Amino acid sequence: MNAPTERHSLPDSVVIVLFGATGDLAGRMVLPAIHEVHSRGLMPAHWRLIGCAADQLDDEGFRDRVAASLDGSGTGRPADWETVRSSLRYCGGTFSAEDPGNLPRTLAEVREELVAESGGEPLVLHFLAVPPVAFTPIARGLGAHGLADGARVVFEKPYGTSLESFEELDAAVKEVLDEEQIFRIDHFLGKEGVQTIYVLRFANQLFGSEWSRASVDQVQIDVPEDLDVANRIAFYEATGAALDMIVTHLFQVAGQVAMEPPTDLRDPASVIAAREAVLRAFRPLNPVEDVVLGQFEGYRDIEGAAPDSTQDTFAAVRLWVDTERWRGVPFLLRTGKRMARKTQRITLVLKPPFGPLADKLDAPNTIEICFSGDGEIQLGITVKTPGPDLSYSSGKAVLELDDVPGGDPISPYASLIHDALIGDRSLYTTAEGLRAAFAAFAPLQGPERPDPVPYEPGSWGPEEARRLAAPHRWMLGE
Ligand SMILES: NC(=O)C1=CN([C@@H]2O[C@H](COP(=O)(O)OP(=O)(O)OC[C@H]3O[C@@H](n4cnc5c(N)ncnc54)[C@H](OP(=O)(O)O)[C@@H]3O)[C@@H](O)[C@H]2O)C=CC1
Ligand SMILES: O=C1O[C@H](COP(=O)(O)O)[C@@H](O)[C@H](O)[C@H]1O
Repeated sequence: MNAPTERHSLPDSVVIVLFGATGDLAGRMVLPAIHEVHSRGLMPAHWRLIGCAADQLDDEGFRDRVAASLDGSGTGRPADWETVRSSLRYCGGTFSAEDPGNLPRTLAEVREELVAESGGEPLVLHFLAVPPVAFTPIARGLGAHGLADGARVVFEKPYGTSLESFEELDAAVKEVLDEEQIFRIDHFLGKEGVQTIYVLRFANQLFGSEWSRASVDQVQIDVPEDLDVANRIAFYEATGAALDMIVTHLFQVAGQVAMEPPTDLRDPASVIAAREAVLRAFRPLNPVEDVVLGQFEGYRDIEGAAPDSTQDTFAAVRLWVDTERWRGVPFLLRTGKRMARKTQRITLVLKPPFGPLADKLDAPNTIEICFSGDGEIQLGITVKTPGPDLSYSSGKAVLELDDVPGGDPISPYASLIHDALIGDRSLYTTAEGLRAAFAAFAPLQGPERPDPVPYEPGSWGPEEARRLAAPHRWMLGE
């Protein structure tokens, strides 16, 4: 999240049109994030939110639902709830190119109110928290009814499920919107721990000087989850772990780790260019040598799963980044459901030292960035074991980001929504970047895709994945 700059500043007023306002994502993530942006004073002075979905609710019915979502999400309602409540409107029914329903009228009314309050035209931010099949019809509807002009549009993931479907979707969306109007969300890029990578690296010679193949043996980006998939089985049967997590989230995190220094961290174009350049350097995956897929035992017994399903619930891949900085350094990405624990961590495993202690140490030095929750930096170092003898102990030096003086961690969705409000796309994926990510992932969607290996629920996944991390091991566990 960048601070507003001259080029990126908060508008005086905004209308957020939330498509999919009655859905799970809207209730659990988007509405609480809008509350957070508002409560932190990061919203424009004058704002309204129009919820859209098929259900025929009136404004009061929608306001009650938002209250219930906020209560249920743990954030509670904002201190000025009665004012916020009156900023919420609802527009039920259909919306498409053929049938605009009530949205143009509702939006015109709200616009008029905001012009009267603030004296200027409001920004219109459409947020598409809807299934991907609705992206194109809604985009076409926005175009057909004149609701796209000057607007910004946030698209949820997945924005495409293959290189081909991505190209098809993007071409349809671009008939209506320019790239600068499109905000493709990947909430991993909004996490505090992921955003801190730049600063850790570029503000500290200690890290910046080590950030290359000269010092790094391998990079691990590890996102095990203990979650089940029973409540999302239809989505999971259609998607699987690799497509759900690797191509979208973990490739983008790898891009943040591997990019060359942007010329200006406050200039989104320069940050985006650096990330896109490194994504283009991702070598297409080799499914035979560099990928292990897994499926937890019992998955096929879940109601809704095919009895012979070959869907993956675990994926470990070895990615090669063909830049001079990272030549020969494997980027190991791992994720899965029903694994031993839930955490999210980047580990740079450093080469062993030269000199008298070469070959004498049990554990490599590590630079670790934990990006779950508020984020944490850990350094794996070796010291003399305190005592009379000369022996060595490995330990961790830890900095929790919420302990940083003046720090007040922001949630990923709130951070990204604020960026969309100020027009900063640095932490949003671009067409060029996603195209490169899908191209690198494509071999895993072809005939060489390996069959998933069974693994025990509560474990670290199939043992086969160990070979990818050799000569080291998966640092979180295996
Ligand atoms: N839930 C989550 O944790 C996450 C979800 N996402 C993404 O967010 C998006 C929404 O997911 P989620 O909220 O879980 O889904 P839900 O099924 O819970 O909600 C979908 C919402 O979209 C509306 N909707 C459904 N079909 C259409 C359509 N064809 N046209 C217009 N509106 C439609 C629904 O209302 P109605 O049908 O009544 O109009 C509902 O309000 C998806 O793209 C998903 O991949 C991403 C990350 C996490
Ligand atoms: O997008 C997704 O992300 C979640 C993990 O999100 P987080 O907020 O816990 O970091 C993942 O469980 C889900 O499968 C995926 O669709």
